[in-house]
Amino acid sequence: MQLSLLTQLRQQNPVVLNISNFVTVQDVANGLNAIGASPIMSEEVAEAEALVQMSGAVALNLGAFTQQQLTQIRQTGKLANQYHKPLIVDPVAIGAVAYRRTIATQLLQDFQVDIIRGNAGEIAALADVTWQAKGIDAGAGDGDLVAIAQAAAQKQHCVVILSGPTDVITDGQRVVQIQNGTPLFQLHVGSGDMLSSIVAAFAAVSAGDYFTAAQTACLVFASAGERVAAQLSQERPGTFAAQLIDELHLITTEAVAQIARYTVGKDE
Ligand SMILES: Nc1ncnc2c1ncn2[C@@H]1O[C@H](COP(=O)(O)OP(=O)(O)OP(=O)(O)O)[C@@H](O)[C@H]1O
Ligand SMILES: Cc1ncsc1CCO
Ligand SMILES: [Mg+2]
Repeated sequence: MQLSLLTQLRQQNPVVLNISNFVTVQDVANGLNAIGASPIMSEEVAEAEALVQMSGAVALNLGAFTQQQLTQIRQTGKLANQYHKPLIVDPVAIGAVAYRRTIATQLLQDFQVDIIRGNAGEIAALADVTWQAKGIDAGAGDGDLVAIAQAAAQKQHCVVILSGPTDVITDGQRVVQIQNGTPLFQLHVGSGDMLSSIVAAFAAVSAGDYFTAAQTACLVFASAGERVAAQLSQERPGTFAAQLIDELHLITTEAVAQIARYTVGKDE
């Protein structure tokens, strides 16, 4: 864990290129902006090379792509590899939709991803573990989440974040588990998308240490949500979403350190 990455992120204000889904694009842009990164979104393959070159990291969200956009996604991923930019993929709903799973599998062969961030249903699909994913949600299953995340990381040769009540971060061998968060995240569609792009922002300032970038991003994000929830007397998804943006902007490394609950290793 390296909370100084949050300070570096705010000092460096890295450009993060996002291919977002149309549902949550504004949340992702504002989440990145609030925490201290500089978001740019694009749907045009003709500008992909210029945008990748100017970016500190690239986040590809597979939430609602069309056939046409696939060309842009594939090209942007390849360019990120070519220009050695950290590449993050969010494989939305690949556990629930066979078509998406097929496409994601192909894309992950077309370029080398550095970090994959998904919920249990999505990461189980990557690891070929049976799981009852439900739409964009994690769904239900009884597998060992740490083993599933490790299997996915080993298969894809990258860092994997399996997010949920506990976030599991692994490079295939090493494991960190973060217990911070709030169930209110599940009441705001796009919490996961926001996290994936914030992971990209941390990766941009991590000098290639993607395992540390991933865990620090997860801790900061989950802590921000937890601090907001602690101030709410009722479940208010709309208020939570607005205040989460505020808190991403205001949260300090000291505040995160004060409430951080995580374990290093496989046992919680
Ligand atoms: N029950 C929970 N308790 C605490 N934190 C949670 C809980 N569920 C999710 N989170 C947190 O929510 C954030 C988003 O992760 P989540 O797994 O919900 O993504 P997702 O399923 O892809 O979401 P979405 O599809 O809405 O984008 C993470 O920071 C995670 O730690
Ligand atoms: C609801 C929804 N549908 C496709 S993407 C998305 C946002 C969550 O990723
Ligand atoms: Mg998601």
